[in-house]
Amino acid sequence: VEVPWVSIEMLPQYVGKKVEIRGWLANKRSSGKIAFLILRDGTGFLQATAFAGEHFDSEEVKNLKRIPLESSLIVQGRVKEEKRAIGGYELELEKVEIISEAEDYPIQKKEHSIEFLMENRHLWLRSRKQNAILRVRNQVIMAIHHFFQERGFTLIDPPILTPAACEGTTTLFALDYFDLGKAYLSQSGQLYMEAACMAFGKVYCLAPTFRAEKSKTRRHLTEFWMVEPEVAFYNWEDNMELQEEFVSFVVQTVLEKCPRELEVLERDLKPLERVVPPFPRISYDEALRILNRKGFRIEWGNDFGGDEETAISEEFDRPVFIHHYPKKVKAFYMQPDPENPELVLNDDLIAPEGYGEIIGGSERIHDLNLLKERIKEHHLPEEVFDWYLDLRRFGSCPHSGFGLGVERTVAWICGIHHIREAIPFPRQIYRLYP
Ligand SMILES: NC(=O)C[C@H]([NH3+])C(=O)NS(=O)(=O)OC[C@H]1O[C@@H](n2cnc3c(N)ncnc32)[C@H](O)[C@@H]1O
Ligand SMILES: [Mg+2]
Repeated sequence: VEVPWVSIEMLPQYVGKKVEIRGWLANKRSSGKIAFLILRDGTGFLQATAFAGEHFDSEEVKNLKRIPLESSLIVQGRVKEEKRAIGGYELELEKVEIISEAEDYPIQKKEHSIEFLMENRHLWLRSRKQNAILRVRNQVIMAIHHFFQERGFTLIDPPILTPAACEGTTTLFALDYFDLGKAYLSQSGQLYMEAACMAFGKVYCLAPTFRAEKSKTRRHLTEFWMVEPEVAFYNWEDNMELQEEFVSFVVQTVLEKCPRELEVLERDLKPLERVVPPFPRISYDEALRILNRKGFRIEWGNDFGGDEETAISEEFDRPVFIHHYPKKVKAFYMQPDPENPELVLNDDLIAPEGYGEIIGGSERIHDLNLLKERIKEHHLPEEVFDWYLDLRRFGSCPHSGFGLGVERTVAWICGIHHIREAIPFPRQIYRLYP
């Protein structure tokens, strides 16, 4: 009789039945005559036991204990519930086939230095916690697509090789581009989403973006993923409503789909359960008042750093919008406040628990001459923005959008300290390997 090859996460459906598992030896222990093998197959971890008797003699059980960690195996056995075992199930082994015996696996001890683990990121991915984080990332990305597809947004893929800056010229990665001079790795797909929203109404992209960040902080990567929706005829308030609905959907979806992963991460779920609309909204000026009351001394017109964002977020029990920043600390494309042109109609969304800014968004300048003026003020080369100015020559309209950083969002939802664990192969100022 064919023994079904099943995944570890599907075992609850096979209690009492004989199944085949294909995976790797993640850990092992023995007590007396019993070999306890901890298997993993990418979907979960499983305790498999072998003892001398019907299926193995005592020499074979001894040999099972000698299998090197991370050897690849195909095993068969009968599934039983075992509350004390990892994952709550156990496989009573009947057959073990070694596919490839591993060399001495480098990640053995419980505590390795982060530098060592990052050098071995291609192997560290296999560990239980890293598996849990990236399975949460998977669900975040699926939730992003589900949310926007359900609401009639069209996925438009932006170019990665671009002719100009979007978010300032100090964090550009430049490369030589044939006879055309310099190309820049995309800092943001936004400008292309603005073109697309004039063609499709409401669009989004989910793509890698690049910032030559010299700062080595727990919130910055040099390559990160961003989801960037853009909606024609939306103003800055419509934009914030879309953001709070979107972020709430993503968080609630992860709570529903990833209970096991969040348990592995020992995540306190209460702060995430409070992530439902509406989110509090404060202006930059109100944020300054909070900071001054908490002992920070920040001059009006300065931007907020991580410490300030954390201090502000501690006043609220869910993500908080800060809107109407001073024009001088924000990007060239942001629509000025009609009541006070020193301010712009933007928002940053600050996540709770010290995770800081996860979204930057704004209403965009839709007037051709004003945008030309801003491009000049920011000393940007007008000729490479001519296509972008065309969007104001042909059927311009108020439009708004935002960018959510995937890694910062995953780090916040998982409750992990550094975003380098929220992306499979992190890139930072001193890391380009593996
Ligand atoms: N379509 C738009 O309106 C997006 C806009 N052009 C933009 O790029 N805004 S942002 O620079 O605040 O970046 C947006 C988010 O992108 C994330 N971000 C921004 N920079 C980083 C770095 N270096 N590492 C990781 N994550 C980063 C962070 O969550 C920010 O809130
Ligand atoms: Mg920002």
